[in-house]
Amino acid sequence: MKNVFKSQLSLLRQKKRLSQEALAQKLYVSRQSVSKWEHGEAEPDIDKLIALAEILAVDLDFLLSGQQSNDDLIMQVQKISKKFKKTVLKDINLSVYGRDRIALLGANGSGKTTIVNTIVGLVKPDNGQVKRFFNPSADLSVMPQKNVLIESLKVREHVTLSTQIQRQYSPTFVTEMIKKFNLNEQSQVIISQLSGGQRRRLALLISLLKPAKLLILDEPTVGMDLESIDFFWHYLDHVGGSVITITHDFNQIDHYFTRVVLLKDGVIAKDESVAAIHANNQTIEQWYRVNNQAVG
Ligand SMILES: Nc1ncnc2c1ncn2[C@@H]1O[C@H](COP(=O)(O)OP(=O)(O)OP(=O)(O)O)[C@@H](O)[C@H]1O
Repeated sequence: MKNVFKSQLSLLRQKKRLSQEALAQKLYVSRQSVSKWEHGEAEPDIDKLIALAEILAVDLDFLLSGQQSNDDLIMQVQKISKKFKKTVLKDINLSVYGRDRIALLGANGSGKTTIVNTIVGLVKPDNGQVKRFFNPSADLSVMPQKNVLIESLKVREHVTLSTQIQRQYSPTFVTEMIKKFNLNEQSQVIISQLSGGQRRRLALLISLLKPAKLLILDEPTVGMDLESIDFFWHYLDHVGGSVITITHDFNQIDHYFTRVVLLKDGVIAKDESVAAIHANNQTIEQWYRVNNQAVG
């Protein structure tokens, strides 16, 4: 347990933005104790473990092993295959649990968007099935790779329309969201006149209007400036539910994700917890470089 636990603790503590000192105070232990746990030099007793799981808002199993239990399963991709001109996906299995933050990785053309489109229902698999333990029309939000914005609307009109469709409409909410996503100055601008980064921010805003059990984002930060990228990852950290994100933004995966899934040659070559990778003293980028070359 020790190896994964120590990284899992450090990862979850940082995600909660707690210092070692602040966590120690909550547990009535010294900062040194927390430091020792995170370095694998000591382990907390069971009472402290239970308290830790509560403070970090995770199951004990997840805290100890980085693995989630089947009770928490929200979706299962079962033996999915898909062929276009050539086979893109071969017998893919993927289980998604509540609170999962999955980074879906793989080279260009490895099939990441195809998996996501299969989950969403935009691509029909040749074989296999997707089992969703939630209501897709209410609990699934998607930000696709390609913009699906209505070009002739103004920004505020589009947000208003989307909130009305999703039964979330109130003028104050629309104003707040536009402000939060830093689109105030563009509120009355026609969408066809927005920059690429502004469009991505608007698409993201729309995908985050309703609380979803599963949020799927396909390369969300492409074309965004640094400030918007920081804003995005920070915002994502506060979203409830599970998240699957296709991203090449390696600097951020270490901080914001709990799981990485590597797609290679049509199969899931690796599916690992970020904590387990950190326990091996690897960053996700190092792990990706090794595995994307070596496996297959
Ligand atoms: N509708 C389609 N018709 C024909 N071929 C397709 C279709 N959609 C995807 N493909 C092919 O399937 C393969 C995987 O595409 P996909 O978009 O899933 O990859 P990806 O991993 O998301 O790539 P990228 O990182 O470049 O976005 C590619 O060779 C692509 O050309």
